[in-house]
Order: sequence, then C-alpha cells, then structure tokens
Amino acid sequence: MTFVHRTRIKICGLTREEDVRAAVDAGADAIGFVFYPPSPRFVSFARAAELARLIPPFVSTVGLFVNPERSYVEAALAAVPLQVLQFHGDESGTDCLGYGLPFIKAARMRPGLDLLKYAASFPGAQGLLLDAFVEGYGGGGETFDWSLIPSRLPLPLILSGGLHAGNVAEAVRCVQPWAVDVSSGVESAKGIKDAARITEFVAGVRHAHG
Ligand SMILES: O=C(O)c1ccccc1N[C@@H]1O[C@H](COP(=O)(O)O)[C@@H](O)[C@H]1O
Repeated sequence: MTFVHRTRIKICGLTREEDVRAAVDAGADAIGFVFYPPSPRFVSFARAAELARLIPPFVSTVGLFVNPERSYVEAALAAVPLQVLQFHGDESGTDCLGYGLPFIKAARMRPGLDLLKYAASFPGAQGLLLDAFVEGYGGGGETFDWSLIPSRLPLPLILSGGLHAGNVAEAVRCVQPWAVDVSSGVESAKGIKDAARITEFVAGVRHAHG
C-alpha cells in the first residue's frame, strides 16, 4: 500500500543519554520527556535540559504533562528547549493554550467517547494523540481497539498505546496515522530504553510502507 506521507515517530519517556542517542540514530522524529512526577519516566527540567543538548536540529523535543499548574509548564519552558507540548491528562482546551508553543492533546480511548466532539474542544491543538485508557494516565503499554477511531478526524492523528516492533506495522497499515508514539514497547524496564527495540520499532514503521 502507498502512503502519501512518511509516518512520523515519537519515542517518549527518555531518561538516559544513550537512549536519546539510540532514538536519534534510529531515525526518530521526536523525543519526549515526561514531566509528570508519578511516572517512572519522570525527568527533572535540569535533566531534560542536559538530554536535550544531544538532540540535533530537525528532531523535535516534546514535553509531556498531566494536569499541570500553568507555572509548572512555564518553568519547563524556561529551562528546557521544547518545541511541542503534550497534554496527557484531563486538561481543558483553555488549559492547553497560551504557552506560545504548539500542543498535542491525548485522548484516552474508551467505548462511548465521542472523539469528534472531544477534538472540537481543543481548537488550538496541532494533533490528537490516541492512547489506551489506563490507570496512571499513560505509558501503560496497553493497546486499545483501533476500530473505535473514526475514519476522518479534524486533526493529525498520533497513534499510541501498547505499540511495539511486533504490532506497529499492522497499526500503521490499519490506522494510517500521521505519527506513532511509543514508550513501553521499546523498553527493557520502565524508563530504560533498549537500543535494539528502538531500531526494530523504527524498522517496523518503515516496513509498513512497503
Ligand atoms: O510514559 C509515561 O510514564 C506516561 C505517564 C503519564 C501519561 C503518559 C505517559 N506516556 C505516554 O503514554 C502513551 C502510551 O505509552 P506506551 O507506549 O503504551 O507505554 C505514549 O503517548 C506516551 O507518551
């Protein structure tokens, strides 16, 4: 099957230098830092700033937040060179605006969620990230029923939730997202990425394109 675009790849929840290098070397388009303290992948702003120095031009740096205070996001922006914000909690459309950066909004997929209505409530969003509905907001390594995704969405779709090298090609062919986002599926332990799994994941995405 021929796609009109190259599926973008975001690797999220990096905590170590070698993992950033592995993601960049494998061809990731974006690197995510988790600024949600309860997450096992949490990094401080200082740590994220150190890691961000390893990220070359044209690879985006994404800051992930869950229900943050505005001052917390502002502090992140002052400390870390972020290009995109990812809001992964119960934020409203207004909560996500006003930072002077593009943002993507996560929807935690469950039966009954009206995704078109949900997307419309985030008028400033640059993309809609679809994740499984898990305890702890995200990063649970669980897939969701892709048939719940409407065929036409008003925003670029970023597919996440339980993706790994073994299912990502099928996911890309089935959903045809703008981008995929992965955390657990390229880890050897929570917060510890595995270079081989990252490489295999990227190859899986590229393989989907035939
Ligand atoms: O990674 C986390 O710890 C995390 C914590 C809170 C909210 C989101 C989080 N990660 C995001 O969750 C999805 C799915 O991750 P996985 O591949 O299933 O582990 C992904 O978008 C991560 O960015």
